[in-house]
Amino acid sequence: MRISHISVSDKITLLVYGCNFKCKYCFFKPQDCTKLTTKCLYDILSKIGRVYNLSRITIAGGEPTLQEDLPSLTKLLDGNFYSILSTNGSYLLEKIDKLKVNEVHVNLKALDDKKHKILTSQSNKRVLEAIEYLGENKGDLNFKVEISTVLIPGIIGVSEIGKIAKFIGRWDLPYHIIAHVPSKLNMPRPSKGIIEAVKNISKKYLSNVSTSLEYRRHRKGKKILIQKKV
Ligand SMILES: C[S@@+](CC[C@H](N)C(=O)[O-])C[C@H]1O[C@@H](n2cnc3c(N)ncnc32)[C@H](O)[C@@H]1O
Ligand code: SF4
Repeated sequence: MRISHISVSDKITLLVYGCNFKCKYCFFKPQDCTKLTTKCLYDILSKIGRVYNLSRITIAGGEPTLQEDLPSLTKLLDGNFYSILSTNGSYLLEKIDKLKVNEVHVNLKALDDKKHKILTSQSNKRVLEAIEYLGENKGDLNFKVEISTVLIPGIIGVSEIGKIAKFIGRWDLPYHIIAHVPSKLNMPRPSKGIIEAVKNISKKYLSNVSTSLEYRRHRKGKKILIQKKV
């Protein structure tokens, strides 16, 4: 597997190297790419888990579903860690039957494909297909699902998030609204008032809506760089 680094906070976050999107606002800053076998990576994660007394792991990046050996890593983690896959959704359907995770979080950047292309350089067609699959098979999945969107007032604001909530409202999937953290894109953090307004609009269509005000899904942690190359 191609790894950028590992971060430790209230959980372990594995940040894989490489992504097929080029999101204009992305705060991920990749380190050098290190290639590890899944067994070697699992041993490193287990050791970190023991040292920091942590058993939750988020697999993010970068885009984890681009890694061919993601399913075999999730099999090793299964039963030993509570694992969450954080994905842009574009290659999720190719891997979904082979994954052994506890939760899948799909981040939908925009419902409007023009906006999506401007923001990410790619169409959202495959992302929407993946969400549709998760919705249609909601009762039969052996992992929890969450859809999320980054709120960037003026770009992805009340109107776009309302449309996303209506779309995922067809299946009443849990929805998390992420407040934009200024990084590459020179746009401010949304105010508490805007976050609450967007939450209230989403609640018209969905029974389970949360925001970064209650919990930050991707928080900064202690960075651990991996030296070993195979
Ligand atoms: C860095 S991405 C990695 C996983 C996957 N590629 C994805 O997009 O979901 C993890 C999460 O961070 C979010 N994110 C990226 N840049 C952000 C920013 N500047 N502010 C807030 N959230 C951001 C993404 O939208 C995504 O939900
Ligand atoms: S898909 Fe995820 S990792 Fe890739 S550029 Fe977008 S936010 Fe960053």
